[in-house]
Amino acid sequence: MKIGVLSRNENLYSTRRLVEAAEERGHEVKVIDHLKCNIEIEQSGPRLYYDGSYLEEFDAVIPRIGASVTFYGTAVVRQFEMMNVFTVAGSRGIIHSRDKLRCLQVLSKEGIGLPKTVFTNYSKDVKHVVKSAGGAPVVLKLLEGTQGLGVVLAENQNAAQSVLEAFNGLKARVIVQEFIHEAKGADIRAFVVDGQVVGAMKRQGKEGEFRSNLHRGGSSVVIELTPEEKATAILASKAVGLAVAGVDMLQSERGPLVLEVNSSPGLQGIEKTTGLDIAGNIIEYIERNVVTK
Ligand SMILES: Nc1ncnc2c1ncn2[C@@H]1O[C@H](COP(=O)(O)OP(=O)(O)OP(=O)(O)O)[C@@H](O)[C@H]1O
Ligand SMILES: [Mg+2]
Ligand SMILES: [Mg+2]
Repeated sequence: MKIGVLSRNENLYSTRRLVEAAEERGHEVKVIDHLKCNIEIEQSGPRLYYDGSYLEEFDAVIPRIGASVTFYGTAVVRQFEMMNVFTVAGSRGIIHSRDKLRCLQVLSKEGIGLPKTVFTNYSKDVKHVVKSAGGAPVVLKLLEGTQGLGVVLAENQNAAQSVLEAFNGLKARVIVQEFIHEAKGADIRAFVVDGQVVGAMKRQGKEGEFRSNLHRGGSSVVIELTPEEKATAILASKAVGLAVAGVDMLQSERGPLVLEVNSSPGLQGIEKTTGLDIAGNIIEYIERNVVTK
């Protein structure tokens, strides 16, 4: 099979592992920098021009699209879709996952557990917004933040008001969310491939930090998920339309609550924590779905 990994940097752990896992299974792999692809559209069919020639005869692509290049990255993924190339993450799924508000809207329609979340365009009524989100403390989040940046805990009404005003002044869009204190600064990352949880870890924020992101100094351990947690992660990935996804959940008194579904989940944290070959699972998912000519 001929597989393309859409990645801006072939030295990244996730990119290297996907290339390695594909080669181990006898496939031809090429790392393609999606930002260097030209999209060509005409009556005779869609094409992609890259590095001096046209991309041809790819059976599948694995998009690893960074949050800062969602627009161009998903346009390239869509072009591959138009060229009938199998993609591990569809352009629609990536777009759904990128914006926390859109993602939570899609999840709530399926009745999936979530921290109560409020979004407003009318920021003068902070009192009501905070009350609707369960009262202070509340969590404020930039819609397109990652790695825990742009996620703030407002301990009281006044703090919530000043943070909202600051974000609004910067024309940044934020959601206001119920703070789940029982999570105790930890969350669960469930890695879903093809309707199954293939690996899971619990991440704990460093001392005095409510955000558990590894990039913010958190640490991770392997965790055995409950059947309810597994079912929630699988349902969330389906709702968003992603066969491969990193689903982040909080453990709460009312069961697992989904925070977000990531479409290009990092492999380093999950593989190093669990010792599992997650990259191999992704390649095998492609093998099950692509009939080579
Ligand atoms: N409502 C909440 N209640 C308690 N803790 C929360 C809440 N929302 C987020 N957190 C904590 O903050 C962390 C970062 O939040 P979130 O995952 O929404 O942001 P992110 O920046 O998109 O992270 P990622 O890099 O995983 O995409 C979570 O992993 C969790 O530990
Ligand atoms: Mg995220
Ligand atoms: Mg997260």
